[in-house]
Amino acid sequence: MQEPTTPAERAKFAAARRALDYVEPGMRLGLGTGSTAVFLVRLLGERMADRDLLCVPTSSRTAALATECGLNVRALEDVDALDLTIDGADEFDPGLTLIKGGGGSLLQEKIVAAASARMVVIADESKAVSRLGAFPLPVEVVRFGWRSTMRHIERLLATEDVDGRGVRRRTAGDEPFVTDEGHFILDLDLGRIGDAPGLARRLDSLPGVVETGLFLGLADAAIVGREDGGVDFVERVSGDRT
Ligand SMILES: O=C(CO)[C@H](O)[C@H](O)COP(=O)(O)O
Repeated sequence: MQEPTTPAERAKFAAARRALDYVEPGMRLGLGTGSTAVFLVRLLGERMADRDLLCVPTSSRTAALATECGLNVRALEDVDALDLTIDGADEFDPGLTLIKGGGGSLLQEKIVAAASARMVVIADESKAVSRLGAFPLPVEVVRFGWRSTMRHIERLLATEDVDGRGVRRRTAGDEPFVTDEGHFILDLDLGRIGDAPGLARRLDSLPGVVETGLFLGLADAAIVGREDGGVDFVERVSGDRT
């Protein structure tokens, strides 16, 4: 496997490598999406492909990579439940509420995490924040009437406890970004999110919204890679998985 070269890559690699300690033979494992998850999938392929793992990817990109790495890949529909999901994050706060979806796979990532007995986040130090919101919040919306959905979101944000209220449709080059499930993503420039559970609930209630990138009560622990190659751990202290 190509060795990490930049300090940020070293930190992501360190987190991914330590996550292997959580993987046991015979596990049914959810595989995340993003550059940190790429390190995880490659490491799993190199070191654990022979351990009878059953791997459920959270995106077409991760599925292709996991197959290339020799892992036993299955669709979530073909697996009753998962033991563990290991995935990256764009931000996480001390209570392990996450912002995810920077890579555009938040819908599958949330479904897979919710089907798992445990979710462990792997991330570099830059993802740890005291308050969520500096990273734009991704919201997956159906394509039909997306401008109308965007206006509903803008109206909702006018009364939310946030610092910014910009909403833009994500693009890939000159084209709109389209998710694996054929939806658009709207990125919300909020700056600060004062009430993550309330905002998630209110966004979820809008017609046209499929899912938000706010992950509440899903992550059990985070492995935070440092640039010196070490890791720190954050555990969720209380609260049931939702
Ligand atoms: O949510 C995600 C993809 O939808 C990723 O996990 C998130 O964007 C983190 O990515 P990276 O590991 O590249 O920093």
